[in-house]
Amino acid sequence: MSTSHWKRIVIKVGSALIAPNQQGCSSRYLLGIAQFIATCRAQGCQVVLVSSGSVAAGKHRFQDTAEPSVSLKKAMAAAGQADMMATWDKLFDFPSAQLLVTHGDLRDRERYVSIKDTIFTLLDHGLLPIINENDAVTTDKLRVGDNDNLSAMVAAAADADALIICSDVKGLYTKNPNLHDDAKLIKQVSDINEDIYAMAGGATSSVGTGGMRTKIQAAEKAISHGIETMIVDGFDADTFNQLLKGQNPGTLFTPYDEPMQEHLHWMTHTSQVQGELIVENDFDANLEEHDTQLTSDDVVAVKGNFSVGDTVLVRKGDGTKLAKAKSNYSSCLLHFISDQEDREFANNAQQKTGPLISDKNIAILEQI
Ligand SMILES: Nc1ncnc2c1ncn2[C@@H]1O[C@H](COP(=O)(O)OP(=O)(O)O)[C@@H](O)[C@H]1O
Ligand SMILES: N[C@@H](CCC(=O)OP(=O)(O)O)C(=O)O
Repeated sequence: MSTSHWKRIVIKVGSALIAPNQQGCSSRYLLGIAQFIATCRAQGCQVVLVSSGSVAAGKHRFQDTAEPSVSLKKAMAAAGQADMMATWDKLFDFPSAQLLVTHGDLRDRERYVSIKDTIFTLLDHGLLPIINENDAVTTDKLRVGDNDNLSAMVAAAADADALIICSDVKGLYTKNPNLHDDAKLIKQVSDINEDIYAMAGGATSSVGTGGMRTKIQAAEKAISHGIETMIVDGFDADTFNQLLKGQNPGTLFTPYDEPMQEHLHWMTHTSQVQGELIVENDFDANLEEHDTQLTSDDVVAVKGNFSVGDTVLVRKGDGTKLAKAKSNYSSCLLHFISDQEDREFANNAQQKTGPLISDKNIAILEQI
């Protein structure tokens, strides 16, 4: 790894760094990160910042926050977001811009492309995009839920070379270092497998969301897009000196040699399944090559309510997942076609609408 080779990076900053004592924002730990961002920019590297901390920053404005309800958390986010932005803004001598998104935005291809466009336009004009989830408006159905996964989706959208996740620990340990004295830091991970997930626990601080588990999920998303990913200690100012020297101060996740294409990556990691097309257990066509041949006759059941253009999961009756794909049919139309006793009518209807799923919008899943 070498910072001088990066053209574009995403830096994610966790809540504990923004509001370390939960009495509003503090620039104590942000100064080193801000200097690192300024140095990267001076070296010609574009930077996107994904900043957590709106909830932690807004907490002190409310009473009875020990176990906040969802409504209270949303209100805290609304109260803390402006404070968090203002704290960052004071540390930069270049302009920044706020972008608040939800999973509802990212999984809709049109809005995703629009978000990409805004990020690139801001970068081209020398502004620093500062991105957070729009917590104040999200619901369970709409939220990403943690900024680790959000930062990986942003890194893919920004076509970044690296994703640096700044947390309150040095990196991934063999077990949670806050609970186990004998935990050992893992310097490099080249294969994210079940053993790696087994090491990663949840958050133990009162402000963090997701802990190490969501950071591993984020790393998996990012490296499959060819994005070098690091988890580093944002509390330690030396972290950023080491990064600038090309050293690895935490845990480095090495990217895939052959990254997924952008569209396929979005389909696999960002789009959300709205329904299912269930095929026979002995269905053995290669959907990638023969996707145009998937007809309503292959489909034994349609689950969920979806519209034309929504993402559907194609799976076998025994549960084997075959592909995520964009549906060219609504669930209503598919039910209507399969209910027709007159097969000629059904075939004509299908011939007019074309294949069930589109060959340009399909992600083949490992058979799980
Ligand atoms: N194997 C592990 N290695 C390191 N940290 C771990 C591990 N398992 C769980 N954790 C927890 O993950 C926390 C970091 O995640 P989180 O609290 O969500 O921070 P952030 O706000 O930076 O996202 C650590 O403070 C630690 O308590
Ligand atoms: N969007 C939330 C942060 C969610 C989150 O993932 O927090 P963290 O684990 O501290 O990165 C906020 O701004 O408070």
